[in-house]
Amino acid sequence: MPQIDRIETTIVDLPTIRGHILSMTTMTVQSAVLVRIRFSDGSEGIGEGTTIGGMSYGAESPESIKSVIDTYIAPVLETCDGDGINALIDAMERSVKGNPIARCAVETALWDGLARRLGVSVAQLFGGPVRTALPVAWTLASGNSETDIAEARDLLERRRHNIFKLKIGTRDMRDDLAHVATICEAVGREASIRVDVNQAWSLTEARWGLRGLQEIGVDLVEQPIGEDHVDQLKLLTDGFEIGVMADEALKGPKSAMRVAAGRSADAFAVKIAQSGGLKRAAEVIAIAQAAGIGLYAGTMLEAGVGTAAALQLFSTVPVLEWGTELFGPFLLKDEILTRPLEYRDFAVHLPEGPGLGAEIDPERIEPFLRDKPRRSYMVGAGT
Ligand SMILES: O=C(O)C[C@H]1C=CC(=O)O1
Ligand SMILES: [Mn+2]
Repeated sequence: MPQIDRIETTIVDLPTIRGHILSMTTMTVQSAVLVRIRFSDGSEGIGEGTTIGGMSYGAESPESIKSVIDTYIAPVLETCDGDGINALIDAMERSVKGNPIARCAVETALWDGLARRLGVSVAQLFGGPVRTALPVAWTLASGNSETDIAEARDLLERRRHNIFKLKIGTRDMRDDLAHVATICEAVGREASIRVDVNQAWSLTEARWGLRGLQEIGVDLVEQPIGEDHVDQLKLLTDGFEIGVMADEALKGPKSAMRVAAGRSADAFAVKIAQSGGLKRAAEVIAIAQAAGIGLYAGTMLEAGVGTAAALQLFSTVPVLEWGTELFGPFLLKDEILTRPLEYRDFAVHLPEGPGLGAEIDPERIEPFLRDKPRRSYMVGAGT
C-alpha cells in the first residue's frame, strides 16, 4: 500500500503568445499551479490547477489554489493510502468545500500516480480510450477582426484547427455582431464558428444577440447569460435554433443535473477543473449522455499537464458532438512538458505512455517559477 508521503505545489507564471481578450479580462499571462505527489514506494504523480484571469473568471485564484492544497488538502491526505482514490476524493470533499480547481489538481496527480504504478494510462483507469484523436477548436480573441482572420487562415492552412470560438461580450452588441459576421464571411465555409459570451449579456441582450448570431450562421453560443440564470438559459435554448452551450453554469454533477433536468442547454462544456476533478467530470458527462445533451471538452486554458489530464478522460467518451477546445499549451509562449502534446489534422492526440503521458521539464519551467529557488536568485545576482 503506497502511502502519500508529500504533496508539493509550485506556481508558474507563463506568458501568453498574445493578449487573449475575454468578456471579463484580457490575459497576457497564465498562472498554473503544478502539483507533485510523492508516494512511499518512490512513485510520483503530477497534476495542474489553473484558472483564468486571476479572480475575474471564478472564485479561485492561483494563490488560493496553492494555499488550499498546502494548508487544507495536503495535511488530510498525507499518510493515507495512495491507491484509494475514491476515499481520497471523499476526504477532500469533506474537508474542503468549493475550490474545485484545487481538488482537481490533487486528484489528477493521484490518478497519474496510480496509473504509473500499474503501468497503464489514466484513460485505462476510466475504462480505456475509444479514440486517440480528438477534434480541437482554437479561440480567436485578439480583439481585432483582421488579426483573427489572418490567425484562422494560417491555422486552417496548417490543418491545426477548423473550429473557431470567438470571445464576445465586451463591446457594443452591434460591434460584436459585425466582428463575428466579418469572420464568418471570411472563413465560415471552411470552419465551424462558435462564440463564447462568458455570461456578459442580460436576457434581453441575449435575445437580440442570439437572433443576430443565428442569422450570421454561427453554430453555437456558449454561456450567453449569468451562470445562476438556468431558467433564462432554457428560454434561449427553446427560443432559438442556434445551439446553446452551458459552461460556467456547470460546477459538477449537482449543477449539471439541474441544467439537464430542465434541458436548459443543448450542449455541455465539461471542464475537469470546474467539475471538481476527473471523477466528477465523468459524472457530468454521464448526466449529459442520459439527458441527450451534446458534449464538448472545455478548458481552463491549462498548460500541458491539465490538458493531458482532460485528454485522458475525454478519449474515453464515445460521442463528443462538439469536439474539444483542449488547445491550452498553444496559448503559451513556452512549452513546459518534456514531450509536447501532438496537434495535427485538426485534432489533438492522446499522449502515449503511463499515467497522463506527460512529464514536466524542470529546465523549461525554471524561468517561470514564481518563487525561485535560492540558487536561481544567486545566479541572477551574478554570485
Ligand atoms: O470557455 C471559457 O470560458 C474559457 C476559455 C476556453 C477557451 C478560451 O479561450 O477561454
Ligand atoms: Mn466558456
